[in-house]
Amino acid sequence: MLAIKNLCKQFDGLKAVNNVSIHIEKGTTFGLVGESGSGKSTIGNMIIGLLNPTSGSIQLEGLDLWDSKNKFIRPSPGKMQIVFQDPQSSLDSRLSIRNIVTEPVRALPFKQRKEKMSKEYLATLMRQVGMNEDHLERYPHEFSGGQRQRIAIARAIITDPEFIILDEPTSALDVSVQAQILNLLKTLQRELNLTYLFISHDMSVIRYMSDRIGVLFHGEMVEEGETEQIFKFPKEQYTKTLFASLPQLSK
Ligand SMILES: Nc1ncnc2c1ncn2[C@@H]1O[C@H](COP(=O)(O)OP(=O)(O)OP(=O)(O)O)[C@@H](O)[C@H]1O
Repeated sequence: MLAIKNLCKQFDGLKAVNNVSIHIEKGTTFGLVGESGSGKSTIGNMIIGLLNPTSGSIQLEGLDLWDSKNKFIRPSPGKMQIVFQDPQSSLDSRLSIRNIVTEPVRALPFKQRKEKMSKEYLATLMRQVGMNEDHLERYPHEFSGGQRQRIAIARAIITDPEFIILDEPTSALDVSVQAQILNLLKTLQRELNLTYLFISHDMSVIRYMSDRIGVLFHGEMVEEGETEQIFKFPKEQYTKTLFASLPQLSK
């Protein structure tokens, strides 16, 4: 689904992302973990077209997202979506939930747009994320952080995406609410055959969510592989250090 090869991003003298390669199979979750400043968001931003790579390639289903002139080639409308960390600031407080959730639909062809705006479709969509139809007429400030993240997820899945970047989607939430959102994301992945790139600095969240993980350190992928393999037998000293700084995990 997503293939990143030898990706680099340099800011002046700083190698924020250095020769990173990632392969994500359809229907799976790849967890990208690393401390603050390790380059996680920079990679996410190059995938969604906000930052151009210094070198390397990113392919979505075999198609390059950056052309030879380093221009971003937008994938077909809605195919790729992103959910950000902070549902407080990522939802426009002046817009009703209906307007927020249906905003990405504007990019879709007319027939799909009509279907997605229908009462029946929106009621089903809201239920799918654990909300209900009545919530559509309300505004973001009327909801809790967890509910706002459910709304952000509804906005992400309304276009029938195949690939979603989840950029610290639960980091701003209480632990009990975190678990609910993580389980919702897992259920949706199963039901909709979604592929996730899950960005987090939280090792226990990454372990719970990911089939494979990559550990970033100063822009470099120091370790990459099947999640349980890395958790049980970390090879790199840096990965061991990350684990050592964690409270004891139970899984
Ligand atoms: N637009 C920019 N201009 C200059 N330097 C940048 C820019 N964006 C990021 N950086 C630098 O690149 C490095 C990687 O940053 P990035 O935000 O990707 O890390 P991160 O792992 O996502 O961190 P966090 O978990 O705090 O979001 C950092 O040293 C950061 O200061």
